[in-house]
Amino acid sequence: MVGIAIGTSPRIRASGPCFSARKSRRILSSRIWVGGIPIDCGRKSTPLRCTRAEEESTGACISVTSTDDDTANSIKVRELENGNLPDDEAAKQGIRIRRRPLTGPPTHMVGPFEFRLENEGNTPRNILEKILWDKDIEVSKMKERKPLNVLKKALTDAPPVRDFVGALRASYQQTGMPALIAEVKKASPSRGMLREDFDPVKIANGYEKNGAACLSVLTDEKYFQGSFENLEAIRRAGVECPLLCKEFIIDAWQIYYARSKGADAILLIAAVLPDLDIKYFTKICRMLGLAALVEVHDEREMDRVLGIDGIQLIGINNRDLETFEVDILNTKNLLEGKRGEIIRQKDIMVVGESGLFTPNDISYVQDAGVKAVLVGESLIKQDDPGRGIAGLFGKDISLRV
Ligand SMILES: O=C(O)c1ccccc1NCC(=O)[C@H](O)[C@H](O)COP(=O)(O)O
Repeated sequence: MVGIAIGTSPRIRASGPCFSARKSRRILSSRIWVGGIPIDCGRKSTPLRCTRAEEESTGACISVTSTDDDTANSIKVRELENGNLPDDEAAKQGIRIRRRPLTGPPTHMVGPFEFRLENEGNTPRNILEKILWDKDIEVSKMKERKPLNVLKKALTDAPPVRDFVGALRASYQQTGMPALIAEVKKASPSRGMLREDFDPVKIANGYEKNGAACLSVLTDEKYFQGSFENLEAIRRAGVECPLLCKEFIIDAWQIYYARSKGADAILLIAAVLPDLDIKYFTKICRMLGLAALVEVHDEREMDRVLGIDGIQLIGINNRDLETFEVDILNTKNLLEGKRGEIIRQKDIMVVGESGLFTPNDISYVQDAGVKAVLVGESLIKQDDPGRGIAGLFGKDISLRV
């Protein structure tokens, strides 16, 4: 179902790319962007005739969400009825990352020619923005190939969900050390290739055998050389650890897709998602029985997430995803004082993420208050990543014989 909210705000923006031009040449595309939301509205290379585009001129505020989850959808619609556009909401919450180019896709194909009108609006400001703009296009294509109603049917064949948070809590209780989410990570934008000789199932088995409570599997292909096939293969191989689908989630459809591939948890990045999306996506997770790891990097994001009801798992990323700077002090800073108190009161489990290399690093974040850690690079680069776990923790944390 498609939900359309029509309010009364005169602030609708029609920012293209109904046409984009170089040297006054007119180029037509099939999408119009309303308040940062693309609305498909015409055939390629045909002058745009779009009912919704016409509605724009009336000053109506239009927002479109494509899900058939009526309850969650109605929340989203209701909250946008105050006349605020989604982009305005994001800006108010301090979100700098733009989910897609202001003026539509940065390039336009016309026959054999690619046209590009460069300006501040259609050039990503940093790698995270670039990843998201590419993801937006990728997800649109995937949704066309497998619409939500088809995907939902596939869920009946998905393996049962495993208790991600439960596995972390159990491991922490049994070992007295932060529970480990070990990451199956071949490459990354900040470090390039991490491991040429990459067998995801072998690595996953090694992590499980050596005490990982859960696994994180990168599924982004372009920037991390991951894949949903890896996630599926690990699950099919009989690995028992619950699996986090490490993906850039910007659309509810991706949550259903992750579940259909065997995910038990997904990642939601607060630097990218406004509160409304976090609420909506966590609601879908609850419906599907998935855990949501909500990732923050600074005080503002932490405060936003602490203000949302029902969050069970917060990840503090020590890596700034815009600059790639890594500083494990970040975990300590965000857990000090009032924030730490609220986290304890709400019994939220905190995961320390990124830049953890030594037993001292693990003790440091544990003393700061984390009960779980998410580790990629320092393990994956070892000759035997599974056996690297004992080195990282300074002792064998394996619970399984
Ligand atoms: O790792 C990156 O370069 C990166 C770049 C842009 C967005 C996300 C990125 N990484 C995701 C993560 O946060 C890490 O994979 C995860 O926390 C493990 O970090 P590490 O142990 O430092 O590999």
